[in-house]
Amino acid sequence: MSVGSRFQKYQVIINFLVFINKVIPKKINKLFLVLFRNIPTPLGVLIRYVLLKNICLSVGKNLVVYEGVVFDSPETMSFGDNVSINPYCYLAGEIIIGDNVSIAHTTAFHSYNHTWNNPDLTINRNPLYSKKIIVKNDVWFGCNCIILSGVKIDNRTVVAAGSVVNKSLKSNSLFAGNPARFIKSI
Ligand SMILES: CC(=O)SCCNC(=O)CCNC(=O)[C@H](O)C(C)(C)COP(=O)(O)OP(=O)(O)OC[C@H]1O[C@@H](n2cnc3c(N)ncnc32)[C@H](O)[C@@H]1OP(=O)(O)O
Repeated sequence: MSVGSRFQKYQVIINFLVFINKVIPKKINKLFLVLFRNIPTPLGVLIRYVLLKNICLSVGKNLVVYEGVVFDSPETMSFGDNVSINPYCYLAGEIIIGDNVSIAHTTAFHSYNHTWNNPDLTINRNPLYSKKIIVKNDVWFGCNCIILSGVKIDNRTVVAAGSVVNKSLKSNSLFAGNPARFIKSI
């Protein structure tokens, strides 16, 4: 049985755990998310689901987060239904993900960039800024992709393994490469 279908079977219990967990402040839940990051098995998936439900802007049904996934600022993220995030992905900043999105291993989303406008400061002392990443519905990211700030990825898109996405991607298409280029309609 897949983790997603087990989720459906135990939905009532899961909702109860989410409800109980609401008494714990967001900050503590964020700390727990780090502590429970590397727990494998469906138990780890369940713990991370309950924590993220109470940290993120919104989380739909069946968010499956495998071990080793790093969330930097999860309180600025939102996930739809049936989203899976495979091991060792990295998500940072303002990220809005729709329904039925599959993110394969070691893919990274970065909504932050450094500025370098103040020449009296080193680049790492110049402020960061964030531009929201938006992923619509029915999108598959192959492993080891990098998604950069401000891009919007439209419905039913495939992003091939190892792609670097620096511009928005249109729907019903396969994109691949660095930078990700249109390959074909799907
Ligand atoms: C949760 C999970 O998802 S776990 C599974 C994780 N799996 C992966 O990450 C694998 C991801 N798979 C890929 O990237 C595959 O290459 C796919 C699915 C995109 C291939 O799709 P296909 O429709 O078979 O495309 P096909 O292999 O015919 O390639 C079409 C063109 O795109 C290019 N292309 C395909 N994949 C890539 C890639 N990753 N990077 C660069 N170019 C690529 C091909 O070289 C080809 O170019 P050409 O026409 O100039 O020869």
